[in-house]
Amino acid sequence: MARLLNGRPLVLVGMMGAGKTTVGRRLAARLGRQFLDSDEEIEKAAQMTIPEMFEELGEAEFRSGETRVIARILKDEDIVLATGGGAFVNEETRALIKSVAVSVWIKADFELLFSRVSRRSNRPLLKTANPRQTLKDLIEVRYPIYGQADVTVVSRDVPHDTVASDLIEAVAAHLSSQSQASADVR
Ligand SMILES: Nc1ncnc2c1ncn2[C@@H]1O[C@H](COP(=O)(O)OP(=O)(O)O)[C@@H](O)[C@H]1O
Ligand SMILES: O=C(O)C1=C[C@@H](OP(=O)(O)O)[C@@H](O)[C@H](O)C1
Ligand SMILES: [Mg+2]
Repeated sequence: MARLLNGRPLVLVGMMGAGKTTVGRRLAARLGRQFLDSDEEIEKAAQMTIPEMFEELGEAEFRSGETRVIARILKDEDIVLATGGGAFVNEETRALIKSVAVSVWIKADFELLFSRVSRRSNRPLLKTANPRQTLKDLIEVRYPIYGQADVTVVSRDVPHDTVASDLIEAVAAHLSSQSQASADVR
């Protein structure tokens, strides 16, 4: 796997609650890579929490910070990056991720996502009159975009470590089929 990745960052994308942060941390430990979370890096850079950023600066300012932070992080090799759910939706960020990294969509269905995100109130996009409908609307817009990731892994309701194993298996299969295809044309 390390040879096939050849230093390229592994970038996790997908909806809030999919498990990008928790699975990403496990995955990095198992691959012996550094783990970074774009939300954490934005919070460090801005010296405020994400809900505070949305409240005080607005979503547009958060998004431009997110694009800058991800561009900086992706200068590093051998990392696992968990993005925030909106990052890959941004065309510029998506193009950058696609050009330098191997991207993985952690796909989860609505009920699983909603059960996870409704436990905490740290996702400002869901502070609406009808968070279920808001999450459904976001899924509808974003799923086709997440589908542009190199690899899709369906998150089941199993422990983080099992999702990390599924992910390693799916990425390894993708990379070896790619390297086989490039050997065939040589
Ligand atoms: N495989 C899993 N099994 C049980 N709980 C999970 C799993 N993956 C994530 N969670 C829980 O769901 C919530 C959201 O996970 P998180 O990693 O923050 O998602 P994301 O970064 O994609 O928004 C957290 O409370 C986390 O502990
Ligand atoms: O989906 C989104 O647009 C967002 C997802 C959050 O990250 P997680 O996906 O890690 O929850 C965070 O970046 C912010 O609240 C916006
Ligand atoms: Mg996260």
